Amino acid sequence: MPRLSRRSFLAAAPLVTTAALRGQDAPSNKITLGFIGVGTMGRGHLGGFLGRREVEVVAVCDVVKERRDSARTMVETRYADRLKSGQYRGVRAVADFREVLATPGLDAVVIATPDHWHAMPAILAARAGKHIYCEKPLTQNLAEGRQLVDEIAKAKVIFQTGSQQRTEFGGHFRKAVEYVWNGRIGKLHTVRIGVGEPAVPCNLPEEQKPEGTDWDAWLGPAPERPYNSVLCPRGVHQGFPAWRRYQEYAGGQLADMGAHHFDIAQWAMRMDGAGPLEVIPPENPRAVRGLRFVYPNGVTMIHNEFARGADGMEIKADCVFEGSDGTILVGRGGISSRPGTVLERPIGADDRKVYAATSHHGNWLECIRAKKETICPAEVGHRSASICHLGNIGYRLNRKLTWDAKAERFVNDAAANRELSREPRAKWKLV
Ligand SMILES: NC(=O)C1=CN([C@@H]2O[C@H](COP(=O)(O)OP(=O)(O)OC[C@H]3O[C@@H](n4cnc5c(N)ncnc54)[C@H](OP(=O)(O)O)[C@@H]3O)[C@@H](O)[C@H]2O)C=CC1
Ligand SMILES: O=C1CO[C@H](CO)[C@@H](O)[C@@H]1O
Repeated sequence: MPRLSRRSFLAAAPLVTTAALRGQDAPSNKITLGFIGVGTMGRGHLGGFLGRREVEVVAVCDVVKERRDSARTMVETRYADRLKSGQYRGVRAVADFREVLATPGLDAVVIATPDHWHAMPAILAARAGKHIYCEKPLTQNLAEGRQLVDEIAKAKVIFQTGSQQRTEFGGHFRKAVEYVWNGRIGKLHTVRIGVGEPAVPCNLPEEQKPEGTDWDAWLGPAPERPYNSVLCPRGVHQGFPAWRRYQEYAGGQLADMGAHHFDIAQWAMRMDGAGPLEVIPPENPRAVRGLRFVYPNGVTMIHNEFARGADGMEIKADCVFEGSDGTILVGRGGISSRPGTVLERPIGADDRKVYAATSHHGNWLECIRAKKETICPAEVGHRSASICHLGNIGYRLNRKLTWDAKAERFVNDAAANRELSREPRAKWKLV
């Protein structure tokens, strides 16, 4: 499969606009953004980008009318002065993301649809030459992830995966990675990841579909089924909808938070762009924890099963790194170690450092302007999502699997390889 080297990628990446280089704040020089999916996370992104002077939001899109309208109001309220003065020409609020991509002068898109609707808009955006910020886990299945990565490389657009544990959350995860990289826990042998269960088939009953919701468009590439408000809540909702639990749309908690925590694990193991050799499910076929990924460097990563301390308590965190000389526990709330002395000595000038970026949105915008690769480009986002897909397949098939991370195929296992992709519904096969 075609892959660009880092050097050729940087040399070939297109400029966002020539105007963008002439001063970030002048109205004509802003990076223009379209938002695809303005549910809970999309609205969060919208609020964040509206607060940045170097961007201008020109389009919002959702399949639910109330959300489109609410997002349009957010934009118009924020840009009220500029609207009045004629500096801003207004925001398009549309139901079909292809209309966002067709917006004249659009530079980039933010995709925050449910997971089954990430790949196609991202691929079409890349083909249209738009830079992309796309939510995690990057895809609903592994094959569409590879297609997405190859399309991004071909289009040479700047891509950021929504894996903001690499930049934000107080820098705890960055610190953990640097400590592991610099041998502070000796030789790493085990990683334990504290995330919930794999995905299950959707069994929700039919409910009355609300006016103004395009349910068929919400389903998109996923199999046809009747409306249910757990999947697509009515109106402008708060909180994170539970489409996440169901394998038709997402990868369960294993993928929802796993996309974040496995991402940090692969980073710490220096396995960005790679993957495990073996996927070994737990012996109990009904177990929903304890699956193991065995890496070529001998490290074993274990899903949601933890060692116990002398006090009998689990030594538990979002990510636990166990080495020959100590253990680092890291989560969104902080970082700690056993023994405590592991973290006493700060990372020094001569130690190996992670990519320098402390704002996820900011890093993407900066990279668009500078033609640089982001902290979490498509290949990395895809490989982190792949761990989630492999874990779900392991639990579903319930037998040991051998994985060829280069070819992205299971070895001598046609049944397992069939799990790597799915055929989208014909009318929504857009790429
Ligand atoms: N990085 C992070 O920390 C976080 C990331 N996320 C990620 O963000 C993404 C969105 O999650 P969340 O906001 O909770 O989900 P929501 O269901 O709240 O939002 C998704 C929105 O996309 C809309 N949508 C669905 N299909 C389309 C389409 N074809 N075109 C345009 N809009 C569409 C949905 O419409 P409808 O109203 O019909 O559902 C909904 O409004 C997920 O991938 C999730 O994993 C979420 C939270 C935090
Ligand atoms: O970071 C996150 C916070 O929780 C959400 C709901 O589980 C996730 O989707 C998200 O990625």
